[in-house]
Amino acid sequence: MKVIQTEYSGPLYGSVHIPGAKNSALAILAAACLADDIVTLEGIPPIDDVRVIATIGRDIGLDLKRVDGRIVIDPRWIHKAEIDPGKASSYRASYYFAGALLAKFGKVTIGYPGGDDFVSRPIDQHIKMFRALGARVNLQDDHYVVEAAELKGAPIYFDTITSGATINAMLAAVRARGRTWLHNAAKDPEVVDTAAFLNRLGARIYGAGTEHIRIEGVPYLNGGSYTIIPDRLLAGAFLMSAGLRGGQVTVQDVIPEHLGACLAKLGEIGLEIECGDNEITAYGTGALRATRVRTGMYPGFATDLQQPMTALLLQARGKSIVTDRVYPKRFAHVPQLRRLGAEIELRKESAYIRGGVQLQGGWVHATDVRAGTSLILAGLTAEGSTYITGVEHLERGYEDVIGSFRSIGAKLDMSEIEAGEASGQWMLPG
Ligand SMILES: CC(=O)N[C@H]1[C@@H](OP(=O)(O)OP(=O)(O)OC[C@H]2O[C@@H](n3ccc(=O)[nH]c3=O)[C@H](O)[C@@H]2O)O[C@H](CO)[C@@H](O)[C@@H]1O
Ligand SMILES: C=C(OP(=O)(O)O)C(=O)O
Repeated sequence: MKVIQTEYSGPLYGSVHIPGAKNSALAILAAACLADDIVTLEGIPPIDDVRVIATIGRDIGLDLKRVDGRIVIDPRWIHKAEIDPGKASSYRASYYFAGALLAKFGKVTIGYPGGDDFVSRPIDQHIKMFRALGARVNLQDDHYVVEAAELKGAPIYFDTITSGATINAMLAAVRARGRTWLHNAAKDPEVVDTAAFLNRLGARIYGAGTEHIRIEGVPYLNGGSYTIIPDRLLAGAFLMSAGLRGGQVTVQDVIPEHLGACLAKLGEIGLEIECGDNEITAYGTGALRATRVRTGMYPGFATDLQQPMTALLLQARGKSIVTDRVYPKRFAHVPQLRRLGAEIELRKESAYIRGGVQLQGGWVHATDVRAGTSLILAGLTAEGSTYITGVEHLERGYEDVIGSFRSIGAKLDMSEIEAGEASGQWMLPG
């Protein structure tokens, strides 16, 4: 079993290259199934979720290989649209295979999406969207079946703003007959990226990045090359690390506009931010100010940055409140931070933080990707050693989390231990 060990680290200094965005990569790899020729993708990070997609690809005849850092995909030999339920449930974005394979195959059998556990992650808007386009959705115990002899464009209104269902609707509608409107669509950069990729292949998607997206169905899609956007969520977490002890961290190869809310909030609590064309530097200038953060769908403050922000606000003397309206139960990191001595109370959809308390090392468990980042940031400020288990969650989304943090001077390492070695630690008071 893997364990990350962190040690108290002083101010962090240095630059980190930001790889391609996990959430774009997962959408665009599935979207490539819609093409009728070879697709080459640049910037796809070598993370565990991508490795699962490669094994799904092998099962269905999607030829996918890494050549000189690029992913080359040949979708012409896909021979079935039945996705192994276990594989589909081992990550979140498997639902994109339903949207991407439906127009070509008329029937997709697939397991329910997995991914990070925030207690409730409904897919009702995906189902509503499929039905609006003329498909039947049949929900079984461990899988569901989406079926349509022909997909027909339609107006679709999302009852809530969802990036997943917006992307999935674009995938399903791009080869449907006629026009589809998506109203109350998500505006996330990953939505825009997926639309730009599909348009590169000859799709006709208009308005991505606004709340109304129009899709004119096309009968086929060409092959082509595309570079995905950098990971704004990784970038945000590294910028936050500059505030822990007053350092200076530059994230390179990013699109600063994608981080608007995060940068504004870091400025509010006392970091200085300098943006170049494709890099951002955060300067920790001393004491941090406590604040109030409310997550929202893009361009709001990202829910995926809520956990690292909570760890940073432990360093801001005074009371901070972090509210997650997107996933009101996304607080599994809080009991773990408490094990390190953090004073945080949970009430409804909010964490009430009393910052400025010195953390002490201990054993903690990462329950999901961003909870893991939060625990690393906290561990770097704790006295003594902190041991983080649940590393597999981090590896779903991070390529080289240890190397990247080390390159800015953080003291941390990863090792293998016997499972029994960790289990005794959970008997300690939480
Ligand atoms: C693989 C991927 O891209 N994951 C991201 C994606 O997840 P995911 O695509 O699952 O999240 P959504 O954008 O769909 O969810 C946004 C909100 O809509 C709600 N909702 C969603 C779908 C649905 O059918 N019904 C419904 O009510 C959700 O409960 C949530 O409150 O966006 C989340 C919100 O930015 C991020 O935290 C995840 O990192
Ligand atoms: C929630 C996340 O991932 P997923 O949607 O893949 O579970 C995340 O990346 O923070």
